[in-house]
Amino acid sequence: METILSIKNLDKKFGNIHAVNNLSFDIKKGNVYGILGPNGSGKSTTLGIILNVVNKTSGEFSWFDGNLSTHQALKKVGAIIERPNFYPYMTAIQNLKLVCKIKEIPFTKIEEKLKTVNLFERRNSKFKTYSLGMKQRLAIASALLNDPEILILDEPTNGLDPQGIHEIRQIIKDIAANGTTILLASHLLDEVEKVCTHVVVIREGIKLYSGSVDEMTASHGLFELKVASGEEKLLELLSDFEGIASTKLEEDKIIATLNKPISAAEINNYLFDNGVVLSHLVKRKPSLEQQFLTLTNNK
Ligand SMILES: Nc1ncnc2c1ncn2[C@@H]1O[C@H](COP(=O)(O)OP(=O)(O)OP(=O)(O)O)[C@@H](O)[C@H]1O
Repeated sequence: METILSIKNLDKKFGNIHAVNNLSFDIKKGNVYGILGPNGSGKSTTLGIILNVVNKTSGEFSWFDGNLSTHQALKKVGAIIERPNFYPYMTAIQNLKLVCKIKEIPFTKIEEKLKTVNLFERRNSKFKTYSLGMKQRLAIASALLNDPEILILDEPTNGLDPQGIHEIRQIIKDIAANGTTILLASHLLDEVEKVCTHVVVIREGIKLYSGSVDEMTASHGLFELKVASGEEKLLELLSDFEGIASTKLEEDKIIATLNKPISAAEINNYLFDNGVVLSHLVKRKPSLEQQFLTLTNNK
């Protein structure tokens, strides 16, 4: 699979703040990557470095297998790393024409890109009349004008209402479905889980995990169990069962975390044979949030 971007041992220090600490990961064509980390973990700094607006302290990054200079490579990149800023008294079309002139690209793509972000109906409205979500969508249309190989977004849904968030996430998925590689930074676990195929988890500039979102969430999972009575016996039986790593009481349910695959039927039979009749049994995959917390707590 073609490599769009390769980052190796990237480091950035601002005085004594180690914003990016020996970070390495690759971006392959066609995937949707999330850089996930809490505020101040170095996401924006990393994006700034690869977009040549922040100087690295050390390490390497190379675009498109190093076949192009960074200047040339960035012509194939669409990025939104700041709040969208357009001329308020100009319409969407007028603003995008201006972007085309500056980037020396023909006007022919404007209509298609406005349709991609569901703004075609509002193409003749002035920018100042747009909602925040519409402004963000116009910024995405603008970043797509040159048909980039990769679209880079920093916190794409920040400040939007739930409807606006939903629209932006859907548009990102549509753009990815058309073959554009995407890299987005987010501090929102559910955003990455909903939108991305791959994730790089960072904290304090250090990579804690990189891989597919599916793999991260597909550890062996957990069971939720309830009994009408005899909770203590249930806990005791669970802790004796090989493959159950831990048990805890969460509200009125017992949560049993697995360290090997166990089916619901297997656990149900075992408990029944030992005199415990469950009133509730559900097998769950851990959410990315649980995985993320496990990862960050371990380090
Ligand atoms: N220009 C700068 N000068 C000094 N310190 C900076 C500068 N830019 C970022 N930092 C520091 O580097 C660290 C990483 O910041 P960065 O903005 O990359 O994190 P982030 O993960 O994008 O967080 P957020 O989501 O809050 O923007 C933080 O401690 C921040 O204060």
